[in-house]
Formats: sequence, structure tokens, C-alpha cells
Amino acid sequence: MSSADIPAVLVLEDGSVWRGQAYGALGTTVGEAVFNTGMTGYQETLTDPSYYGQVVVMTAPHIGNTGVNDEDGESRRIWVSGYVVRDPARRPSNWRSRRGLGEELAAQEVVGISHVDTRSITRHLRERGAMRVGIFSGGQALVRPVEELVEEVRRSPQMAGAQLAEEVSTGEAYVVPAQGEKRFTVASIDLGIKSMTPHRMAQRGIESHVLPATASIDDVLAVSPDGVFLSNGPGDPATADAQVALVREVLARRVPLFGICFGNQVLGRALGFGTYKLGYGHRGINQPVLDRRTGKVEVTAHNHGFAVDAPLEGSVQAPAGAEFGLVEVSHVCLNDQVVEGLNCLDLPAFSVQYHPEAAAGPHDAAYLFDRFVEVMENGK
Ligand SMILES: NC(=O)CC[C@H](N)C(=O)O
Repeated sequence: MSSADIPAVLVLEDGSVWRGQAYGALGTTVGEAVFNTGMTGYQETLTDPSYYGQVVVMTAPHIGNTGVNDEDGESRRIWVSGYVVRDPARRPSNWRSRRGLGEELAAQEVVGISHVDTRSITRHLRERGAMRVGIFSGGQALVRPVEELVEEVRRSPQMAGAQLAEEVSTGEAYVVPAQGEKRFTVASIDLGIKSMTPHRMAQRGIESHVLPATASIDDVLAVSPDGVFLSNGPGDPATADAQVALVREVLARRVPLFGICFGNQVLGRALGFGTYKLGYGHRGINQPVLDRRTGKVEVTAHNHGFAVDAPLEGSVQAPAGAEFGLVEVSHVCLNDQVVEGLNCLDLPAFSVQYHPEAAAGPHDAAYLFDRFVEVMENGK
């Protein structure tokens, strides 16, 4: 059955309402409403585990044009809690397309809504901040009073304080082999890892041992790593106490460490900085970031709602203690001066808040994987 022409309603926790058509699965879903401004890359977005617990509003009006293929998934399933689009493709067209996006959402039981003005929802969230949302489709969109739907949204969990990395992480360790000659072994902590990341490492001769989010320092040392990688992931970094403790153990042993996104926040916390929730976050594939060490501007892919609270100017003593040495903010977002990278001056550790793996997104930041290789080479 096609969900077109079946009514659906989107309700924000502040009581605002958008009426549209059901898209994907029919039913009810709640989550944190966030907007993504990318015009492409919807398949990578949907399958990025960092979006777990979030209802993603695609700002750009035409979504689904190139269908869904068998290559671009960043994990084995869709993780978003709900999906909001304006004008879904009626007929996908691409040589790799295997099925339509609406069909895929329905098959994976993801409730969505279409034919709502996603640019006006984006402006609303930009002005008022990310907030909880519900999508209600089918007959209930017509008969249930809006006040009741708003109440249901207000009873749903908040993103602040949500501990989600363990829920999306692999249960079992697995290995992604190096392509060509193996040069390094890396323990990759899966906090919600995207498959492109071990792939980018594999291209550089790195064999990745992907370990569950609950890995202990003994699990990490058991693979005799040349380096440790901390992945992206969903939820509030303030809840990641176990991973913060693990990172301190890694730093104490001076094992080279590289973190992305949630990994940047975990490294920041391990060094003693706080994290905080941004008003509406950064999600898209064209965010300008300044590399303060080189003065170069990169256009980068982002997906974060939290950030590290560290001083922008100069290098500072890590608040966690003298043993962590000096730290500098290496990268800054030019739109809002949010911290986008950390660099330890006395330890072989660095991280970025954005996505050098570029899935989807521009490849400007690929040099960070080369920097990880260099740091491991120096450590050998
Ligand atoms: N992509 C990520 O790793 C996101 C990290 C964290 N959940 C945030 O929203 O900031």
C-alpha cells in the first residue's frame, strides 16, 4: 500500500503543528527534532548510528531522487527515529538505485512525514532550538486532539542526558583488514561507528579491530594496538564516563589516539573539559572549519548537537591534571566559533568534531587520517 495521501501530522513539543502525508511506515514516532541541510547523502544520514533517537528534518526540498543503493549504507540499518521531507521523489533515477526511499523506510519500519515545509521547520528549530517532536500518521492524525499529541511528545525522553552509544555499538569485536600491505593495528572503539571510517583507515594500511563501546583497557591492549580510534556516536557525551576512563588509560600509556565527533567529545572530557548542548547543532555537508595550525579553511561534513567547552586562544594546561600536558583547540567552526578539534601538545592524541571520513560530504579533511598514520609512525 502506498502511504501517499494518508494523512500525517508533525507536532513539536512547543505545540506547533505541521500537517502533511504519511511517508515510509505508518504509526507513531517521537525523538529529538534536528535538521540536516545536505542536498545529497540521505542514505548515509539515515544509516549513521549517531542519529539514533533523532527525527531528522531534511531542509532541502527534494529527497530520494537517486533511490537507495546497496553500497552507500554506513551501517547495517537505518537508525533515525523518524524522517521528515518536503517533496519525496516519485520515481528514483540512478544506475545504482535498487529501491525507492519511501519503500526502504517502510521496510525498516521508520515512520516519516512528507509534504511539510521543511524550510519553515528548519527556521523554527534554528530560532527556538532543537526540541522533541512526534510524527503521527494514519487515522490518528485526523481524530486525536493536538493537545493529546503534544502531551505524548512532552512525555518522551530528552536528548540531554541520553546514554545511547552502548545501544548502537557492536556486541562482538570484528576486524576490518588493511588494503594491501598491513602497516598498523588500530583498536577502534565503536560508539556508533560509520563503516567508511575503518575503510579510510584500511586504505592507509591500517587493520582495524572494532571493539564494543564497553571495551576495557585490557581488551584494547589485547590487540597490541599501534593506535586507538574513538568513533562518532549518538547521545549526550556527558554520559560517556566509561569511555572517558578508558581514554585516560590509553593516554597514560602514550598510545596514539584519534577521535571523531563523539570521540572528540570523549577526548575533551578525558582531558578535563566540559561538554554542552548546542542550540540546534551542526548537521550537513558544507560547514566551514578553520584549521588554526595551518590557517586553511576546510569545507566539512557535520553531525553534532553537543560540543566541547574549551578556551579558543592559545594552549592551556589540561584541566584533568598535569600528566595530560598542554592542549590547544586546533579547529574552529567559522559559522559560530564552536570548538571543532583538539590537539594534545605533550601526548600523541588529537580529535575533530566533524567527519573527515566524508560519507557523505567533501573530502577536504582526509589529511587527518594521514596525520593519524604519522603519529603512529612516530610512536613506533
Ligand atoms: N556524530 C556524532 O558523533 C555526534 C556526537 C554527539 N551525539 C552529538 O550530537 O554531538
